[in-house]
Amino acid sequence: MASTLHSFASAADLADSLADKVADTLSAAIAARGAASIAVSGGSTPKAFFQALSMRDIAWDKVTITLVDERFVPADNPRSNHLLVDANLLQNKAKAARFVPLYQPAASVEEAARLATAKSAEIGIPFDAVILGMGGDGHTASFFPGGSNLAEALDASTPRGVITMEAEGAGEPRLTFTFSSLQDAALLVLHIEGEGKKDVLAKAEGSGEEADMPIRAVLRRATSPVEIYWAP
Ligand SMILES: O=C1O[C@H](COP(=O)(O)O)[C@@H](O)[C@H](O)[C@H]1O
Repeated sequence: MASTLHSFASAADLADSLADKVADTLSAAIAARGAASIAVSGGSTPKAFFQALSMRDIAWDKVTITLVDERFVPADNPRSNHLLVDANLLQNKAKAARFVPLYQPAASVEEAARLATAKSAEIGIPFDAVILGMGGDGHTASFFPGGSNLAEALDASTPRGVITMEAEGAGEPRLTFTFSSLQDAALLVLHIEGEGKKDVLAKAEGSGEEADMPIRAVLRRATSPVEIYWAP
């Protein structure tokens, strides 16, 4: 499916424009079905966007928010994506939203993935909005090059749900929605910032193996168009 690049003069402009686009998408879903769902990324990039979105005037009590991926750490760990969402998105008007975490206090990351799959089974079929990020190594969600479950995660026939991922560049074991869970969102966004990420994107858009730069799976095979939001 095709991708479209939306370039902005500043990260603040991008955050505002993306918040407007997501708010419109969620409001349209609420008008049509009475509920809306969004899966967001962690990392350093989405903070300003989260803050802008949290102030948008939508029926947040009808919105379910989850993460595209998470570290196997509790929500009070500074590296938790849940903590980032708590501090920046589940604020202001968005405080009324329901949040479904991927981290579960289980004995193993595999058990946590099973629990997260069960708890998220009712949302996101498909998601109304999915906001992906991308690392400098070409990973997205927790689809890491060399990841322990990368082939399964990227296989379009792997069912919707959450699986585990371990990789050298990942730090802690990870929980991640599969490619099949994310690729058909009504609004599928890749949010990246900086010249370095633009170069990584250009490389990913070239030829090469998906396993070397897993973002290629999204750029090449997502059934929804990929809206790329970029600012310097
Ligand atoms: O590990 C992760 O990194 C990516 C990209 O993060 P960034 O700090 O370069 O913006 C992120 O999309 C993913 O959700 C996160 O778990």
